[in-house]
Amino acid sequence: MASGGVILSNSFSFYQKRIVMSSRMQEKNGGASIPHVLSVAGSDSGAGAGIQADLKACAARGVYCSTVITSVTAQNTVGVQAVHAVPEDFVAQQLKSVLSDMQVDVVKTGMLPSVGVVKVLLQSLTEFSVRALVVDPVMVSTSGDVLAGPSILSTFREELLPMANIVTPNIKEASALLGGIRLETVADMRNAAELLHALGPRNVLVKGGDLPDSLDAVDIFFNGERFYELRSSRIKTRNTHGTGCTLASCIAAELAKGSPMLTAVRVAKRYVETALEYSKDILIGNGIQGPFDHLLRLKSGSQSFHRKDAFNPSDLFLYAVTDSGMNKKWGRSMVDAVAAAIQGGATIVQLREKDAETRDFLETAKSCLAVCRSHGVPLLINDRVDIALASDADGVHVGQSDMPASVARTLLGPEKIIGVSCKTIEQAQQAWIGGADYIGCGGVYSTNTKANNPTIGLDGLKTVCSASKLPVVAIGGINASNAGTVMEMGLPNLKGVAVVSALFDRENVLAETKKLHALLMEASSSKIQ
Ligand SMILES: Nc1ncnc2c1ncn2[C@@H]1O[C@H](COP(=O)(O)OP(=O)(O)OP(=O)(O)O)[C@@H](O)[C@H]1O
Ligand SMILES: Cc1ncc(CO)c(N)n1
Ligand SMILES: [Mg+2]
Repeated sequence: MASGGVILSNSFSFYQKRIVMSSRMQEKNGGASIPHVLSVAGSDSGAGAGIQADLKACAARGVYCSTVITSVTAQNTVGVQAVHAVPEDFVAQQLKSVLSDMQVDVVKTGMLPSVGVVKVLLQSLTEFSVRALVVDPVMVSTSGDVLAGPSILSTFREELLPMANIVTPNIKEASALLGGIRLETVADMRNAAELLHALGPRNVLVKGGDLPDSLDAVDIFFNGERFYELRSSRIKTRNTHGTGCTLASCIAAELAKGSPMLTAVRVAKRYVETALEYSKDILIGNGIQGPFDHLLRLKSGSQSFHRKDAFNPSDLFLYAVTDSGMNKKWGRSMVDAVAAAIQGGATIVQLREKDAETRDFLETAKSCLAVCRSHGVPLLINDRVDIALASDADGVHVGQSDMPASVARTLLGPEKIIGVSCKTIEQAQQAWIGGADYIGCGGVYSTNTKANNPTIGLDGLKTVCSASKLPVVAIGGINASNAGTVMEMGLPNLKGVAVVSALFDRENVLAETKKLHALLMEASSSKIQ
């Protein structure tokens, strides 16, 4: 084995060192050490593979990733149109900038386009010690374009592989590294793993993504003692560009967190499978092999894109709060009730399910969301942040005994809508501090839907409105006979009324909503005059 700064003999010593290091850093900086992967790889302009995949994979796994760019490719889903190698001394400069300043746990290599770049890297690894080296011996893209020529093979074999804690060739790369042997079956892959191991890397993973005629996606892991056949389902998708880079980065990320090698590989394989499954239908580019979504967000992201982007306070104008009991009583489904309310003019919908089973609630939320999205009406979930997250609803409404707004905000992120029920100035201030978007203020009048809920009347509503910068929706016993009075108070941040029974404890939801909408329009236009 060549000497160098790469040490990862077993996970125990790795862990011990991390702990020592992190307590040392804490002494110095007063902060915890962050697991850190350095990716030494090429740029893919299409951002499915290369450095871009590495950054996304590490971000998805919660690990910091710094980058040394070895080459810039003009690449898309069709293929690689051009390659521009970064000068070797500039690669050296980047390595020095990162390694002299930051505590890198694991180095992961991708495209290393020349013997000179490999030498520069090996030199850096002797100067700066890291805990592990993950080598993805990138040579040919799936589109068949050459990313590192055959002249590199001997340097890979003789100098880079012996330094590696793991090497992760695909079938073509394993074959090239072994002088062009045939690799067509799982048995061939085992054989290749053993031969590659003899070149010096501590572990070998021969990836079978491109194995012809295999129903599963089979990879062979060999640690010098045992073979492991790692299988996952083979996802039927065109979006597999960058799976190799992602797998290697995820292995590096898990090692940086302190996982043993086999665990890191298993986690990485599962992660790739999950991301491919999630992304199987997304469409980016016109070529044969598309990128996938490392952060599992693009599908819901594109849906959210269609709703009005940020929260618009005027959405509170006619706020429909559902009640499954009432809808059952009148013999209609929740989705039908929501559709009728929206058709009648409801500007926002809140799903309020006090007794539903979680699974049923989630299904209802998804169905209602589809209706709401198709009309550009936001859907909020009462109380249940988990249901809001799982259904990708537009936000939640929480009461004083539910999850605090600040915690809901942390869980839901900056873009979701959060409303809080408030009766007092203090509660309104707390909602503002916690990151709420609006206040539901009431009960203004008494109501059947909330037992033992003291009313605050129009005075209480006025007090809360005047004390808060947040938009307010009035709630509690509001119906066609009193909605006008509420709105005509002319409170500038009172944006609308929230209603339950006045819409849903009625035979004709559509007609009732229309009636209330017309009345609110009239009340607010008289306010303007
Ligand atoms: N359709 C698929 N379904 C599930 N897993 C897959 C699929 N295709 C590839 N994989 C897995 O993804 C990982 C990467 O393997 P692959 O053989 O595709 O690497 P690669 O050719 O280096 O990828 P690339 O060059 O596109 O980055 C392996 O764990 C493999 O089993
Ligand atoms: C830059 C770059 N690195 C690696 C691969 C292998 O997928 C690629 N296609 N492009
Ligand atoms: Mg690859």
